[in-house]
Amino acid sequence: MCTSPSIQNFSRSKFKQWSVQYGDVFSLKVGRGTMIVLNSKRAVYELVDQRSAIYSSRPIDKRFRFAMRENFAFMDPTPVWRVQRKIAVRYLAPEKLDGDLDKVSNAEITTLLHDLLVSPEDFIKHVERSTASFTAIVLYGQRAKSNDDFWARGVYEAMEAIMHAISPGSHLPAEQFPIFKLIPRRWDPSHARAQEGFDIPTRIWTESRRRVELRRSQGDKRESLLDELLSSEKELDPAFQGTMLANYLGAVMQAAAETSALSTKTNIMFLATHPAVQDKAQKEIDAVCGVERLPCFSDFKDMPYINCIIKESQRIRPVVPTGIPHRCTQDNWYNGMLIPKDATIIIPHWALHHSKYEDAGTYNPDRYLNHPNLAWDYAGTKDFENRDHYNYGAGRRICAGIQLAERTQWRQVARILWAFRIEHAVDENTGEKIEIDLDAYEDKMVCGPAPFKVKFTPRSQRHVDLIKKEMEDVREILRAWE
Ligand code: HEM
Repeated sequence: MCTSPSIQNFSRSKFKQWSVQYGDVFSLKVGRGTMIVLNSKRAVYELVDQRSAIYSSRPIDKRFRFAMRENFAFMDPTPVWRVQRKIAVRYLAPEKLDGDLDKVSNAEITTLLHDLLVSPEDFIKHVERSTASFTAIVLYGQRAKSNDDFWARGVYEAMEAIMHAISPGSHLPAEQFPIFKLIPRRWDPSHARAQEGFDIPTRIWTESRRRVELRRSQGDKRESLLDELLSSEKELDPAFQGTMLANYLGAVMQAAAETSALSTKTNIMFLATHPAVQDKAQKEIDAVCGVERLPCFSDFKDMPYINCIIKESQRIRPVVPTGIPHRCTQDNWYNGMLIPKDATIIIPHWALHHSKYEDAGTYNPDRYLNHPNLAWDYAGTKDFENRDHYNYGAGRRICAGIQLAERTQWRQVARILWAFRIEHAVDENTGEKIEIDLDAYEDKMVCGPAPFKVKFTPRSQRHVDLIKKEMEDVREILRAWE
């Protein structure tokens, strides 16, 4: 047990360092609060998975809760949370995603490839547009034609306001050190940030709902989650009163779009710096698709290496490095250790992914050759030592969009690799290659690589021609969502 570290120190690698010093499961006293860190596959399984009835609440942090009060990802497991989560999980189930939505997702990724042909230097914007647009189709029945489009921009604006309000260091730990509560509001800018963390997303998601209602009032009803909820008058349910329906959809949109885009950026960054991995993946893709067609998710079993690439990027650079904290709601014992009621439970994704491998810092997708399934199949099973990674959390709060997230990343990586070689960008003036710093990551709760440059080179003219032809073919599919 170690006591009183600074709250600022809870970075990804600190948890690994402390676990070497204090053991895989250790507690931190932060003022009068207790934080339990579970840097152990067994402990995550035995506590968060198996005792999920008491390990599924979120920490009591008034500022955090104030900003996130209508976001079900941060609610305690109340009846409202249960209703909202159930609807999301049902709507994002594999049957739906592999049915009609499959061709829409492919169409958005074909658009991504086309954008990469036209302006490869803007690849980050293209990835962001593509993921936001597909998520907006699923949730709102609306797509983003460009980066400036409301349906692409909104989610990133909302996320920025939220990250400002809740990321480590954004507010004083008043729950742990009550003395901070005495600081007048006007001297503590975190109050205003928390207010904006609620107001800005609420404004964006209320406007989203207004736009969908306007479309529907003109007789254009579509297949989307919001369309379905509006048709079934879910609004009358206590889970959706006032601004809650708008913020519910917004919460899913926020959880979905940026996380998926950040993952793809990490994949691009590691692929650019590991040409041998591209060689291996492209050999596999070429054997299945040749230059006759683009990869589809139905190729999943025939292209196992793409899945390995995705798992390895999630292991080496998890999108939520310190996890989204849980809270346990009863005193309970674990291996002789009292875990007190209301302790914050940390599943330290980055530390878990970097503690158990001798070569944890080496990017090596081959380590997943014996993990041929999607992440969901390894989560929560008795065979916890064989779990692939913790990128999506654990227990009852495990990512509600895990099936969609896995499919989007698979399609994006498979199709990008089918089409392009990704290489270091070259400095126009010096002719030297521009180095990529694989450790330059943002310091936020949900984070991705700092801006970096790469070069996308189409693999052949036949690849270019097929992308252009497919783009023509999918325009009609996409127009239905504009
Ligand atoms: C690579 C992409 C993604 C990553 C890394 C990711 C990661 C996570 C993590 C770590 C959590 C918290 C789990 C916990 O508390 O233990 C979470 C929760 C959640 N995610 Fe994801 N996610 C991704 C994509 C998505 C997508 C595409 C959607 C929806 C379409 C989504 C919807 C949600 C929701 C609604 C929650 C809250 C669940 C709850 O609190 O009950 N996520 N995600």
